[in-house]
Amino acid sequence: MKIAVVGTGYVGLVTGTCFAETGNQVICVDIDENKIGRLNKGEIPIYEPGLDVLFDRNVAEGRLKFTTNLAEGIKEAQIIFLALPTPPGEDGSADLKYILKVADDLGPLLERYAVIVDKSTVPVGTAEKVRAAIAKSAKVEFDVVSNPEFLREGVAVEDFMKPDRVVVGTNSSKAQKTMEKLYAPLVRQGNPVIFMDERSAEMTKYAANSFLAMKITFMNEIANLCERVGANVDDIRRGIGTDSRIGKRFLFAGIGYGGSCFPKDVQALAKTSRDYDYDFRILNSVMAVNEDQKKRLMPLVQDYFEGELKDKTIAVWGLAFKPYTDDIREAPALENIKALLSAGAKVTVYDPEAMDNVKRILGDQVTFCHTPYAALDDADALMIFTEWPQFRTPDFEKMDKLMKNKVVFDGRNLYELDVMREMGYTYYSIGREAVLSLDSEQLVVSN
Ligand SMILES: NC(=O)c1ccc[n+]([C@@H]2O[C@H](COP(=O)([O-])OP(=O)(O)OC[C@H]3O[C@@H](n4cnc5c(N)ncnc54)[C@H](O)[C@@H]3O)[C@@H](O)[C@H]2O)c1
Ligand SMILES: O=c1ccn([C@@H]2O[C@H](COP(=O)(O)OP(=O)(O)O[C@H]3O[C@H](CO)[C@@H](O)[C@H](O)[C@H]3O)[C@@H](O)[C@H]2O)c(=O)[nH]1
Repeated sequence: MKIAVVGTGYVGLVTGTCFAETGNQVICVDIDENKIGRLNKGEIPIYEPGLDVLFDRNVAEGRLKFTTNLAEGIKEAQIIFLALPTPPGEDGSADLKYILKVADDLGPLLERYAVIVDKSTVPVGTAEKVRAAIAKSAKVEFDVVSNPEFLREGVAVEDFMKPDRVVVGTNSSKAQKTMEKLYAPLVRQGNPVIFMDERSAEMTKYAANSFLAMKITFMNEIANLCERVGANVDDIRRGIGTDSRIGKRFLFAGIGYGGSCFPKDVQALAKTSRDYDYDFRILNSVMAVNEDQKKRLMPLVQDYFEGELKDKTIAVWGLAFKPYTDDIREAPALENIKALLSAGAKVTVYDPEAMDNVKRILGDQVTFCHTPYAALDDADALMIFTEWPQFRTPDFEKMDKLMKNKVVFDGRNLYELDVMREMGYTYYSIGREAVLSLDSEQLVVSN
C-alpha cells in the first residue's frame, strides 16, 4: 500500500520504517528541514536500537522516502498517518494545534479517498475535530480513524513489529478493511487487531498509560512504606508479581516515572475528567506521588552531607529517562541535577547516549565525562538515575580508588544490599531498608 506519515519524530519514524519493512511504499513528511535533510543523507536523528538495520534496508530498496512537502508526500497515499506532537498545554490538556493545522492543510490537498489515521495520543473527540477540519475544504471522500500507538522507546521496533495488540477506532467498514490489510503482517503472531469506536480507541491509550503509571506509583508508595516498616520492596515485587492477576512487569520501584508519555498523558486524562465534571481521584494522587518520588533521594544526600553540599562533587550515572534511549524528556536526573547545582554542588555526569541532549540544556554547568569512571574521579558521592546495563556490574574496586567517599545514592535499586555492605559502601536505595530515624521530610536509611 502507499502510505504517508506526517510527523517524523519518534513515532513517525518507527511507524514509517516498520510499514516499509512490511512491503509498503512509505513517504515520511516533516516540517523540520534539518531532520529531513539528515534522513535523506541516511542519518537517523534518534537513538533507537534495531531501527538502523530496517531503515537502511528500506531506504536502499526505495520503499522509504522523506520530504518536507506535504502535498508531495500525501499525493498518492491510501493511508495518511498523523504522528504529530501533542504536548501538554498550561492546563494539562493535550495541545492539538499541530494535528489540527495539518488537518486544515490536508483538506484541499486530498485528490482521492484516503484513510487519515490519528497515531498521536489524543483526547476523546479528536477524530471528530480532525474530520471536521478536513471536511471544511476536502472535495473527495475520506475517513478518519484512531489508531493509538503503544510502543516503548528503547524497544520500539520490537513493540511495533510484534504488538501485544493493535487498537483501531472506526465506524467505517471501508476504513476497517484498509487497516486490517495494513496490519495483517504484524499480527500473524496471534495478537489481535481490536476494532472499536473511535472515542473508545482514544480513551484506551490514556487508560493504558495511566494504568501503568499508577502501577509504578503504587510500588513507589509500597517502597516508601517499606522504609518505615523495615521491609524490602524487591521481595514484595517478587511476592506479588508472581500472581498472574498482578503480573511481573512495571512493578519496579524507583526514582519516579518520566519520559515523553506517562507524565503528559496522566495529566491529560485528569484534564479530560475535569472537563466532564468527573474528579478522577486516583490520577491526582498518581501525579502528586510521582512528583515527590522524583525528589526522593535529595533529602538523603542533604542529610548525609549535613546540609553542606557546597563544593562537594557529586557524580551522576544516567541522564536518559530510561535505558536504551537518548530521550531526556521529564527525566528525573535533570530535576535532581538542578537541585544539586542550586545547593552549590559540582556535578560530573555520564550517560552512554543522552549527554548531547543534556548539553543543550545545561551547557557547561556540569562536567560531561566519557566513561562512568571518569565521572567518579574525586567524587564525594555517586547518584544513579538510569539503569543502563553497564552500571549493573561496575568495577567496585576501581570505583573505590577513584571516589573520595564510598557513598552511593541509587534511584534504580541496582545493587545487592549485603554485597554493598560487605564492600564497605554506604548505600542508599529505594524501599529496601528500615529507617533508623524518621523525620517525615528527612529520612535517614540504615546501611
Ligand atoms: N515517543 C513515544 O514513545 C510515543 C509512543 C506512543 C505514542 N506517542 C505519541 O505520538 C505522538 C508523537 O510523539 P513523538 O514522540 O513521535 O513526537 P516528536 O516530538 O518526537 O515528533 C513529532 C514530529 O512532528 C513534526 N511536526 C510538527 N508539526 C508538523 C507539521 N505541521 N508537519 C509535519 N511535521 C510536523 C516535528 O517536527 C517532529 O519531528 C505524541 O502524541 C505522543 O504522545 C509517543
Ligand atoms: O517498573 C517500572 C517500569 C517503568 N518505570 C519508569 O516509567 C517510565 C516509562 O517507562 P516505559 O513505559 O518503559 O517507557 P515509554 O517509552 O515512556 O513508554 C510508555 O509510553 C509510551 C508513549 O505513550 C507508550 O506507547 C508505552 O506503551 C508506555 O510504556 C520510565 O521513566 C521508567 O523508568 C518504572 O519506574 N518502573
